[in-house]
Amino acid sequence: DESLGFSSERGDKVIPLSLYLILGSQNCKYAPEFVLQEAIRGGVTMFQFREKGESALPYREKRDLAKRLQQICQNNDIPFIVNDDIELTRELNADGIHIGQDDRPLKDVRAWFPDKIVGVSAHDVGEASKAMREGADYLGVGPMYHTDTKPDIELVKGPAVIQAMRKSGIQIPIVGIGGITHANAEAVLRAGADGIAVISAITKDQDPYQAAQMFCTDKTKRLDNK
Ligand SMILES: Nc1nc(C(F)(F)F)ncc1COP(=O)(O)OP(=O)(O)O
Ligand SMILES: [Mg+2]
Repeated sequence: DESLGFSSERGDKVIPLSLYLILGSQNCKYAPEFVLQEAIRGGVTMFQFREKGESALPYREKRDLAKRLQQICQNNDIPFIVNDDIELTRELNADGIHIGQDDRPLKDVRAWFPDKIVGVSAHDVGEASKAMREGADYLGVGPMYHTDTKPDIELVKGPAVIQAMRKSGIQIPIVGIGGITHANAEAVLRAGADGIAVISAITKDQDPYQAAQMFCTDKTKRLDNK
């Protein structure tokens, strides 16, 4: 969405994937608004609203929470992405949507949202190249490590799957996801990811500002001695 400056001069979108926070009310130790605000202050560059699972809020509360979180993102010029939910994406005019292999097909989603950021989950090279061919703006690749956040996770792949994707010519932005912590984030970036997506490492921390900040300082430290 040009008005928010995500399009580079070449006209394609600039997608700030380096520290991508994902959360819903069910992931948070404190109020989601507080966690998001603090995590942005700590260096989060992109946000996905993911309200999912048996304790997920009913639609009206989900929408109202999404609006409050979207406002925080807009105040900080951070892209606001919705997980799965086509209707919510449209109702809020979100900056983008993230879909998995079992959600609506990318072709349909792209037809509905030609100018929004559309992210796709990919677990292997085949899924990644199909999504790239069909016009995904970025790939969420994982699970990198074991996670308790998503009960229906696929087999843990490790960062090597990102290396394989890069080797096979996947050029579009990739963010690693799944059990990423301060201790194991480096391997994901070294494998060729443009950023890391986190839920619990920030939402379950007693200091979300500190938790976000540690990912950023770690990263810059690593880039210095790369
Ligand atoms: N939500 C996600 N966000 C990302 C992102 F790239 F944004 F980091 N990557 C992967 C997923 C997982 O997406 P999906 O496989 O549909 O499962 P769920 O809908 O339960 O999240
Ligand atoms: Mg999904």
